[in-house]
This record gives sequence, C-alpha cells and structure tokens, in this order.
Amino acid sequence: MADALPYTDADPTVTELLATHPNLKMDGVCGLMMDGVSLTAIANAVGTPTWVISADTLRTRMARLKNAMQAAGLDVSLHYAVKANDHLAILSLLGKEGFGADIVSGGELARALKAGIAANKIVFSGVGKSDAELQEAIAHGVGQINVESAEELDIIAAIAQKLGRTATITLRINPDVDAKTHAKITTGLAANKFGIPYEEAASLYARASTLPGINAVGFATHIGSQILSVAPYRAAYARMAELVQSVRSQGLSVSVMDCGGGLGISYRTEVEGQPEALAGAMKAELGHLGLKLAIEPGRWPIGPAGVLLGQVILNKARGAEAPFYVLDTAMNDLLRPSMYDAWHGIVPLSAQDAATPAIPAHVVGPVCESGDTFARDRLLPPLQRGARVAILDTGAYGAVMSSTYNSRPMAAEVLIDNGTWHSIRPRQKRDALWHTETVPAHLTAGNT
Ligand SMILES: Cc1ncc(COP(=O)(O)O)c(C=O)c1O
Ligand SMILES: N[C@@H](CCCC[NH3+])C(=O)O
Repeated sequence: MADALPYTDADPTVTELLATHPNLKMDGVCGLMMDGVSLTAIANAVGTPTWVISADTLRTRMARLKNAMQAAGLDVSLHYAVKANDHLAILSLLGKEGFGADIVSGGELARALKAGIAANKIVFSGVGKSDAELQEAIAHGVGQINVESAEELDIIAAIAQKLGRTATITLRINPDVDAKTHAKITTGLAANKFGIPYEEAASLYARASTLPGINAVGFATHIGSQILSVAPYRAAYARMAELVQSVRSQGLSVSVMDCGGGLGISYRTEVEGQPEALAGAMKAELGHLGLKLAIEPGRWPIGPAGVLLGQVILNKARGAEAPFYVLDTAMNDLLRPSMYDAWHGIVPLSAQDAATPAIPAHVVGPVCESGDTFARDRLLPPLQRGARVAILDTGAYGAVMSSTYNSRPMAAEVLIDNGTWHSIRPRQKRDALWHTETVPAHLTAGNT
C-alpha cells in the first residue's frame, strides 16, 4: 500500500475497469458477464434497477483476508461488518464459512442470529447502543461488546448484573489518528464522536476490571473507512500497543485487540488496500504482545462483489453541452455519489455500446434533487433510451443505504453463486410503499 492517495485525474476506460474487476468480463455476444452469467439476462428477467452480488467474489476476498492474517502468523478472528451489506443470504453465506459478525444495532444482531451466526462470534460495536439493544445482546451472550464511553460502561455493568450475566467487553479507544480518508467516514480523530479518548483509556480500563458484571478483556480501535494507506493503521496500532503495555504494567490483564475494519477498495484508479499489508502492520505493532486479534472488514470483502444494474430512461441532449443520461436508478438506491461525491465505474451491458467511441456525459437519476447525479463529465459511449449499464463496486454501502424517497420502490436483489443466479429480494411492490401507514378515519376519502 502506498502512503499517498494514488488518485489521478484520468478516468479509467471500460477495459481498464474490467481489468481490475476479475468477476466481470465483456462477451462479444452476451455483453457484460459476472461470474459467467449474463447481466443482460438478469435484467431481462427481473428488470432494473437490480443489485447483483457475486458470492464467489465475497468468498474469495474473505479467504484472502484470512490467509493474509494466517501467513503473517497472527491469531486473528474475522468479524464481517454487517452494516456493509446485511442481506440474510450474505450473512448466511459468511456464517457457513465460519466467520463472525460485527454489528451496530439490535436489528443487525437479529439478522446475524437469524442467519445462523453464533452469538459468541458476534461483536457489538456502535457509538450509541440503547438499553434494550444492550439487554438483548447480553441475554443472547454476544462474544464481545466494544464500549464507547465511560457512561456506557456503567450502563452495561448495571444491565449485566440485573440479568445475572457477565458482559465481556473491550474499550473502543479513539487513538486520534488521521485515517486520510473522506471526512465523513473518518472515525479515529479526537474530534469524531467515536471511542474513548486515548488519555482516559488506562484509568477507565482499570475501573472496568473491577466492575461487577464486566469481564474486561482488552481494547478495540477503528479509525475510519476506505483507508488506502497502511501508515494510519500502523500509527493507531502503535498507540494501542503502548496502551496495552502501560495497562499491563499496572498488573491488569489484556488479552484481546480488535483492530477494526476500514480497508479501502479501488473505485476509480486507486490501488486497493492490501490485506497482506494490513496484516504486516498488525504484526509489526501488535505481534509481540501475545494478543488475540480481530478485524471487522466490511467494504473490502463485499464492495467489489456487487453491481447495480440500471437502464437509460432518457438521453437528454443539450446541443454542444454534455448530455444527461437519465437512468431508472437513483440516489434512493445508491446514495454514495450524492453523499460523498463518490466515484463509481459505469459500464454498458451491451458489448456494442461498450465499443462505441466515448463522449463526455452526465449520468443522473430521476429523483427531484440535482444531487441525484452518479457521474459528471464521464467519458461514456452515447447511450440511447433502453441501454443498460452496470454501476460498479456497489456491494458495500449500496442496498443497505437505500430508501424509498420519491416513492420509489426498493430495487430487486440477485445473488450469483457458482454460475447460477438466484433472486434474493423481489422488487418492492408499489402498495408495500404504504402498507404500514394508517390514515385517521376523519381524513379518509369521502369524509368531509
Ligand atoms: C466499528 C466499525 N467496524 C467496522 C467497520 C467496517 O468498515 P469498512 O466497511 O470500512 O471495513 C465500521 C465502519 O466504518 C465500523 O464503524
Ligand atoms: N457508508 C459509508 C461508509 C461508512 C462506514 C461505516 N462506519 C460509505 O459508503 O462509504
């Protein structure tokens, strides 16, 4: 991993994008294929917008993370960050492979348990856990709760005692390290809401070690997301190592270090974060301490496993200006471009379209917001009404961040596993948009 963000201004071509996405191939006849399955065939069968996830990609990337840790000689448990993509099929797949889960809410706890992930393989993170969520987690016997504040520690101790249980905890420490990522997804700076201030960590750990209802086993840190450089990880882990040593010198026992998630992927021309480099940083800074380590990857394993299929509703020409390609998918489906100005590759499904010389265009959705823009001045072939595209790297923080804004139903979801595709969520029906809403009797139609 390079230590400077390796962005360039030049956008990758379709050929370059396909070269960095081994699960995608352009077939001269069938068009864009994922794991040997025609994405056009899927769009024909279920319509658009549709999320498509490659199970093989997810398995391969989780295996690479695991192997990287093992090759470094580290004892590391992998807890997939459920927030990245919480579909039951995904969690079931990961549960079957023996992975644990990192959760941040009662909803994610329920999903992970429903998918068959054992409670003792679940880590409960999250800056604000309600009493009800903590009770549920402790009653189910989750493996570890990452405590975010002194206040929360006392709340957990009280709930555990009331339930007659002992809660195994780590303290999540804010190491005040800049992860050099987007400001909205950096979490390890003192100004961020996450974690316990580094300076308070040792004394709070000493207190936690004496609290009834609490089994304090160590520390956790998570400095942000889409991290491309290894340097911030090393800086954070070095600080955590110092903390472990200082706490141990007080005679306290520390056996666990949860190293968080955050490894970044290549959306545009970035060099993606390398699991082997992450393992190297963990080994260099923490390897000598005899700790049981954990990581919580979300984006890295599943981001590149997914695409979002959309169709051009209109090619809105504007004379000499770049045209607007208005898709049938929008910011209510994929929020990342509107929220973070995120860059996602856009590839036509038709080989013929993909081979046509590109012109600059703006790719937008139909939602009534100018921010509903997937790409500005993107070099793309002229795309006519009805042309279909795949928006790349949408497996993480895609479907999970969707809404029904503008009364747009939730998109369909498909999983490709071992060369066969499965519908894993039908497109939401129109009347499901309001099926939980009630209208007071005096407002119903016909009432004057
Ligand atoms: C505590 C915690 N762990 C893990 C993750 C997963 O991060 P990522 O998807 O970047 O790997 C997050 C999200 O940033 C998080 O807040
Ligand atoms: N939602 C963010 C990542 C947040 C990570 C969770 N702490 C994204 O799409 O990049």
